Amino acid sequence: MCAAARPAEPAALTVEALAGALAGPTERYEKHLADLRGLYRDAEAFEIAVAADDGTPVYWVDSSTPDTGRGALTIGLSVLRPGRVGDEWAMTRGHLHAQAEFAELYFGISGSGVMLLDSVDGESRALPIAPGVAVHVPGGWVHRSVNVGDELLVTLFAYATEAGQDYGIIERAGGMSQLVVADDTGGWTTRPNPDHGGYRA
Ligand SMILES: O=P(O)(O)OC[C@H]1O[C@](O)(CO)[C@@H](O)[C@@H]1O
Ligand SMILES: [Fe+2]
Repeated sequence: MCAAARPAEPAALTVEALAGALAGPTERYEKHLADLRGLYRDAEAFEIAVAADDGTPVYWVDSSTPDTGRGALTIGLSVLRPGRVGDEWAMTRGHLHAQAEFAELYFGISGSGVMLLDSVDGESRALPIAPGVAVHVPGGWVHRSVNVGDELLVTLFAYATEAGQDYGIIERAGGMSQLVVADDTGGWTTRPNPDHGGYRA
C-alpha cells in the first residue's frame, strides 16, 4: 500500500480443518501428482502412482493476500494429503524464500507432519508439527512440509508477501539434504539424500 492509497480490506477467514479449506476471500492453488515429477527419489514408484492417480490434488493452498508491497502479509492454509511414494512420505515441493532473509510461521491445525529444513550452509532440521504446534522458520532456511500420518496435514501459515519463493534452489541441489521416510514401525525417520549436492546461488 502506498501512503495515498486506500488501505486494503480486512478479512476474517474461517479454518475448515475437516474440509481442508480456508473460507473467505482467498485464492487457491493445487498441485497434482503429475506436477511433482522428480520430487521423489523412487521414479518407478512415482510412475506407478501417476498411472493409478484419480486426479485428486496431492496438496492445495488457500491464501489471503489483500495487499502487496512492503509490509503486506500472506496468510493461508496448506493442506497435504497422506500417502507415500516408495518409502518417502507425501511432501510439498519446498522452497527458499526468494528474499531469503524473510521468515515464516506455520501453525499445526490437524494431522501429523514434519517441517523439513535445510540451511543454505549445510545444517538440517526435521521438526514435528501437530495440532497446536507453531513452527518458526527463520530466514535462510529451505523448508518443506511432509505428511507422516494417515490423515490430511493442515497447517496455517503466514509470511511477508514480498518474500516470494525460489523453487529452483532445491532442484539445482538434487533435492533437500534429507529424505523423510517410513521406518520399521510405521513411523518416520530421516535418511541422507545421496543425490544432494549442496545449495548454490
Ligand atoms: O510452496 P510449496 O513449497 O509448493 O508448498 C506449499 C507450502 O508453502 C507455502 O508456499 C508457504 O511458504 C504455502 O503455500 C504452503 O505451506
Ligand atoms: Fe515459505
